Amino acid sequence: MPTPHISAETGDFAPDVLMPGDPRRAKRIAETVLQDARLVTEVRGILGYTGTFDGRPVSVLASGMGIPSIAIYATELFRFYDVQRIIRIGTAGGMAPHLEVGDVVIASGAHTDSGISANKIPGMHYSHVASFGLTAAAAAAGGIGPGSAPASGAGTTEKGNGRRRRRARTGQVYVGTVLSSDNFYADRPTTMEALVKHRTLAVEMEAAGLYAVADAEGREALAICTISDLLFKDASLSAEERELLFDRSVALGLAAFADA
Ligand SMILES: O=P(O)(O)O[C@H]1O[C@H](CO)[C@@H](O)[C@H]1O
Ligand SMILES: O=c1cc[nH]c(=O)[nH]1
Repeated sequence: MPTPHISAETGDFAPDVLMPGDPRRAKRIAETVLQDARLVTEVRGILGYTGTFDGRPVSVLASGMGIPSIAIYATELFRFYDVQRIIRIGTAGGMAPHLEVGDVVIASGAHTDSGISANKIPGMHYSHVASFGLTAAAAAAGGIGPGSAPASGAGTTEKGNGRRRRRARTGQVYVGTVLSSDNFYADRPTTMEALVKHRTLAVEMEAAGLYAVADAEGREALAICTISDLLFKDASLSAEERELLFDRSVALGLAAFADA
């Protein structure tokens, strides 16, 4: 039964869905990670596939950018396709000083400047919190257990193409809060500094909306983000590094689906 934004039929989606922002990443995950993946929707170029991983059915559907977009796709998957769990596989800008490009942030909670969910219950400041089971399983797959301290450390730098470029370490995994912002180009250093002081790790644009939709629909969600750039330092990843490290987040998401 197609919806306004998804052309798949009932039963076309698996109960577990990986959700990158970029439709090309959805295609890449389907082609390089899933087995026997078939295209199930492509309305507006938002590609969705269903296949298997280690014998378990898994789907992948892009979310587009921003909370309004991910809220549409997450609501339709949960409400009309009986999807049970969505893990956003995204990128984020590193805010905390110990983060390096290539690190992975498992977003246990999300602050937001978006009005879409913060005021959903009158008089309340809504808490945007990930599924505990998925968070714990992803953290365990990333080597984080009770009592283990988050590792910190500097990446190395090298001269590349006349530019100073920060090389990714192997990629540390952290669990903590992110900012889900409505405004990619907002210039507000004081706000960002205050968020860092309150232990916010990174900024992206969807996790809070996904968590609010999962709560409303009685389902589970998590966001796992690869740090693609640093807000307060000059740093970048090569295209190959970006894909490789992105694959790591996909692996953590698939492990969380299997183990939670
Ligand atoms: O790489 P994705 O998953 O799209 O995530 C990040 O990149 C986009 C902004 O460039 C926003 O969607 C942000 O959340
Ligand atoms: O700085 C960044 C990087 C990725 N995504 C964001 O929203 N911001």
